[in-house]
Amino acid sequence: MSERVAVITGSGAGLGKGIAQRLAKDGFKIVISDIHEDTAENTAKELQDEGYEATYFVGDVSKREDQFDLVAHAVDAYGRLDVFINNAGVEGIKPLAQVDEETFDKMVAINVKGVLWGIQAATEQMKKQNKDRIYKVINACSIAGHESYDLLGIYSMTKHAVRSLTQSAAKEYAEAGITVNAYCPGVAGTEMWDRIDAEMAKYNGNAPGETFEQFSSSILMGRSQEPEDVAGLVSYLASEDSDYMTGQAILIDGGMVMR
Ligand SMILES: NC(=O)C1=CN([C@@H]2O[C@H](COP(=O)(O)OP(=O)(O)OC[C@H]3O[C@@H](n4cnc5c(N)ncnc54)[C@H](O)[C@@H]3O)[C@@H](O)[C@H]2O)C=CC1
Ligand SMILES: CC(=O)C(C)=O
Repeated sequence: MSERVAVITGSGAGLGKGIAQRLAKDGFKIVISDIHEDTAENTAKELQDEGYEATYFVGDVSKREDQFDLVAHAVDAYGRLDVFINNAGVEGIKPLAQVDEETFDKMVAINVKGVLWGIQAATEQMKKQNKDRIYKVINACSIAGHESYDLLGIYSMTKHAVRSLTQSAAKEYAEAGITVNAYCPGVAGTEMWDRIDAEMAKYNGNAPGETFEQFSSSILMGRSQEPEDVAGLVSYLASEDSDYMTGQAILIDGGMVMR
């Protein structure tokens, strides 16, 4: 098979970094993208030091222009785009009664508009290519895209929107030979969950780590998840093995939410 190129947003750290490491092992040339230059550069360098082809781009997914510039960077670097992963996302912890406009707008800008701009930028490039394979857009959803949580109301709303966009995009882009799917993690001990744990404690009075433990205790597989758990599913969604799948938002949560 000829070379394949994958772009992963928010891949300087957390789940996105784990996904980038897995796709590099799978043989993809990797474009790391993040709003933070230091982590983006470090992750790309780590991959290069391990002998993989990787480059990085600094951008904010909520800015439409940045998403198009990211795709242009990938094409400049490697000549094509096969897989685009809308991984970047942010959390927000507040009871609905206290949600202010700034918080609401930020969550929607990054988690929803960011995904839409990513879909637009990626598919524009993919449509120009020669259809030598099925191209893939893969979005980060969540258990919160299937089940809505208290204190995570606006976050849950944005992840439901990601699931909806995944379905609409699958319908619009199938004809162009592009599949659109989503992965829905549960509870992973990334920096995102460190922040969720600290913020929720302000409302539920839990000790540090207790909220994370409470969420994790309902996981059938008996542990919180690692980036590798999520990366395994994304590897499948990025591969030819999933060519016949589109419009799905697949739970990878160790058995928390069943749909
Ligand atoms: N950690 C978890 O338990 C779960 C995470 N998810 C989703 O998975 C995705 C990744 O989550 P984590 O790795 O845990 O998050 P994280 O907060 O640990 O890492 C996110 C990365 O995205 C980058 N980023 C943030 N805003 C950005 C922006 N505007 N533009 C570009 N990059 C930006 C950050 O700099 C960071 O490197 C998110 O979409 C999140 O909602 C879904 C379910 C559970
Ligand atoms: C962070 C997240 O997606 C949760 C709590 O499901």
